[in-house]
Amino acid sequence: MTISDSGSDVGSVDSYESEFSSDEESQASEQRQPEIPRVLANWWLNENLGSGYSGSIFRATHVHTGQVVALKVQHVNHECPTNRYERHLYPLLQEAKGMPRLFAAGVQGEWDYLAIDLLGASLDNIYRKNGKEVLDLRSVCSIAEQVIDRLELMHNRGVLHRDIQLGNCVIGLPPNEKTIYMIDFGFSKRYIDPYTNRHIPDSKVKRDFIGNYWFSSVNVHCRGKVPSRRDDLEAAALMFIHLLTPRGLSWTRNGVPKTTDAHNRLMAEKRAARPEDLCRGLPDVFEEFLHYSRSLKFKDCPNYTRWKQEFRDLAVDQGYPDSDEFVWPPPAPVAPIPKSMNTPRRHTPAVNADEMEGILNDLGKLNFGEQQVLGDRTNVQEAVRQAKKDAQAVSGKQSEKPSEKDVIVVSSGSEGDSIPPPFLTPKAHRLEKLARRASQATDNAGLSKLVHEFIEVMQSNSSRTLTKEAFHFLDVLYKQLEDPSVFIQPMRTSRTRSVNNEPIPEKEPAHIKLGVVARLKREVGQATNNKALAAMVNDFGRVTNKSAGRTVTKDGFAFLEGLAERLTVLH
Ligand SMILES: Nc1ncnc2c1ncn2[C@@H]1O[C@H](COP(=O)(O)OP(=O)(O)OP(=O)(O)O)[C@@H](O)[C@H]1O
Repeated sequence: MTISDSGSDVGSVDSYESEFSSDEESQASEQRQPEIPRVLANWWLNENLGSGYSGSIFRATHVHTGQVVALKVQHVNHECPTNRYERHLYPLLQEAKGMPRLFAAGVQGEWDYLAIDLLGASLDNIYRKNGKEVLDLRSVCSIAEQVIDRLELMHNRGVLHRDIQLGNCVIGLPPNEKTIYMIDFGFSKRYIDPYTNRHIPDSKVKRDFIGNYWFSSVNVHCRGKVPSRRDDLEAAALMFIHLLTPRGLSWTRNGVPKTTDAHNRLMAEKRAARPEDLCRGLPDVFEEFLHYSRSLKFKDCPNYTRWKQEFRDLAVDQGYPDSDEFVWPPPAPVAPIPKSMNTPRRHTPAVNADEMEGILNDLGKLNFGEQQVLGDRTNVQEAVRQAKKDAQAVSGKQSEKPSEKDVIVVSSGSEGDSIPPPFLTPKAHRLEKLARRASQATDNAGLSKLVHEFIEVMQSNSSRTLTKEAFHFLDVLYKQLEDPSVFIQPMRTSRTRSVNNEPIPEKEPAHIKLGVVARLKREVGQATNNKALAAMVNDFGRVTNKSAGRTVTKDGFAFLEGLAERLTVLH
């Protein structure tokens, strides 16, 4: 599935970049190859673990020591001599979590071999064998956190992976089965020149593509740009979204393109797919991460810490443990979460046929008298019109116009303990309801009560992150305090979208946030009017938003308590 073509403008840095083309050619070249011997440089070859384009991987045992490894074997004359390149990259990636150890490498006779850690199943195997259309959200969050961490390690050591895909992420064997390893550095490349210590240059010349059809970034795959750190991140983002999309990303559904036309169609589809469409129904962080990776400039260093934290917070917000361990098969969540969380964007009904029949029977027994039942407040006007028409039809004459009071509205969730909609955690749901109530509050006493409730919700689980819904509450609060009649630019959504592809502003250092929040805590008790409180809410939201992790600190909660107190004093 991985392809590469010519066009290296940075060939001085270790990497494989030469031309090879169709599947038929590769099969023909494999058929011409002689048989791999049973013993290669003291390694006894056991079963074949997998075969890629350029070679085969065997479980192998050292004939003297009994050490068991994975032996990557490739013919020396193979047109795609990836082992030769991997041999130079592995030493750069040693002694690091999630990187296979290299035990031996060399050439014996016609065979080039690499002896590396024997590992477990690839994410591709896991995904296929899962038997479901998508992976669960918790698993994807831990995959995201670990893959971003592995990329950070590789990038910090001056290496790009350039072929991020499910088959190249594998779990370890016990006791390392919760760790995800990166493998296959055949297309990896040093982006920091070891001699000059400088980043490889960008190029305006359109290059041939190196990477894989499914996840390579739009810039690299469809526009022929030189890959850099941002492209590894974008490939990872696409991979995470793929895992949560029923039947995967749309351009992966027709299999590997066999013709140039099919490949062009695939590229057009990939290029046209907007992040908001790809991520519809998914938690925001996936779309934000994809946007972020695409907003980076060629030489930009990604903020890995921020994104690892975002995926961790998402998992914790869903009620999962505060850990990046990949546990397979996925255990039951530690806290009750809506069913939809475990099966994102699945279109199967949440109840079976028998349960549905029972529900319908019960509904049939409900007595609403002559009144009309609606699903949504927005339908009220239409219902009033319809009721009028019906009444006319029955009586044959103009009836009294029914008032809205004659219509029972089944609320779409503004009050009470309604069920959170898909992908809304109970916490997010409560925050949304709080924001709605805040927008309807008519006095400071009411707002004060809501701030107290906000604090309670924020402290209800171990995550103290200001999520999108929490920011929404602060926006509403700010608006009510500043000037209820004026439209206010939201604090968080104005941050998350990059306008005209401008990079999203970087985080502020922690000490700035701590200083501002400490000042707010001190000064909130002296605020003389609502406008002053509004400015404080704005400062609080702004610095928290710009801090890594966006967590509410102890001082932050003290400020909110002070705010609630002050509101009761300022009438
Ligand atoms: N260390 C390992 N332990 C166990 N299995 C492995 C290991 N390395 C690779 N494999 C298996 O072999 C498959 C092919 O490995 P790898 O991707 O390194 O080879 P490749 O020839 O470069 O493949 P491709 O052409 O598909 O990129 C992997 O998907 C995985 O299932």
